[in-house]
Amino acid sequence: MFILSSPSGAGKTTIAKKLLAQVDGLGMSVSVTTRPIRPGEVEGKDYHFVDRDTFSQMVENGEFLEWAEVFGNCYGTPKAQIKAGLKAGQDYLFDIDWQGTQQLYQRMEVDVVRVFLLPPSIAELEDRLRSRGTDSDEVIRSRMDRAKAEISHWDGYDYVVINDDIESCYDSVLHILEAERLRRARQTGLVDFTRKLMA
Ligand SMILES: Nc1nc2c(ncn2[C@@H]2O[C@H](COP(=O)(O)OP(=O)(O)O)[C@@H](O)[C@H]2O)c(=O)[nH]1
Ligand SMILES: Nc1ncnc2c1ncn2[C@@H]1O[C@H](COP(=O)(O)OP(=O)(O)O)[C@@H](O)[C@H]1O
Repeated sequence: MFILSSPSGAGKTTIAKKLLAQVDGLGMSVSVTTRPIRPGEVEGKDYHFVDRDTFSQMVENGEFLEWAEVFGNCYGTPKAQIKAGLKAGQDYLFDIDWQGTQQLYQRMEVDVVRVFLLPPSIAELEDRLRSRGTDSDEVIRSRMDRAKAEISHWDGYDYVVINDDIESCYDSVLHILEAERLRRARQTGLVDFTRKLMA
């Protein structure tokens, strides 16, 4: 469970899309949200877009592995798909906030890797939010107001990567994923493999 978090605009989605395009055996955890769809987003790919009543019903039915209210909208990780995929040996990429990260870590610590992306500066963060062109001035202002509060949770993560140049940021995140996959406890089949070597 490879988690990417950052203040809005710091580059999570960009890095996530590059990882999904280039890394084998990595699926995206597609969240459910009450946030309105943005230009260019696709239902079922970027998010499952639902209304608040549906979201509340899903919470009541215990359908989320974690959920949180972020920037006045609700976001949640559907449980069923993730549990089944993990059981089948699939790795998952999560783009979730610090609240969701805490919930997943408390529940599934050994399977969780937490990566926090930081912008090179607050000014650059705002420039990127504006250049993305997906949010109104009012939404950008409200997200910038919360950026410092989001950033304050950086010390709850295993890795911190400053997203200055996108290619070097991507390389760093990819190397973290590759190294975490090679941790002895995460590799399956080593006992048989080493037993054969030592036979
Ligand atoms: N806890 C939690 N946070 C989520 C989930 N999906 C997205 N988020 C977070 O909600 C925040 C807003 O996401 P979004 O509206 O896509 O804006 P963005 O950060 O500008 O891409 C970001 O911090 C996301 O990481 C989820 O399923 N659970
Ligand atoms: N290192 C970077 N340099 C310049 N622009 C970037 C960089 N990383 C991301 N961006 C741009 O900044 C905007 C926000 O990135 P995005 O991935 O949507 O952030 P998040 O998902 O964290 O909100 C996008 O337009 C993206 O193309």
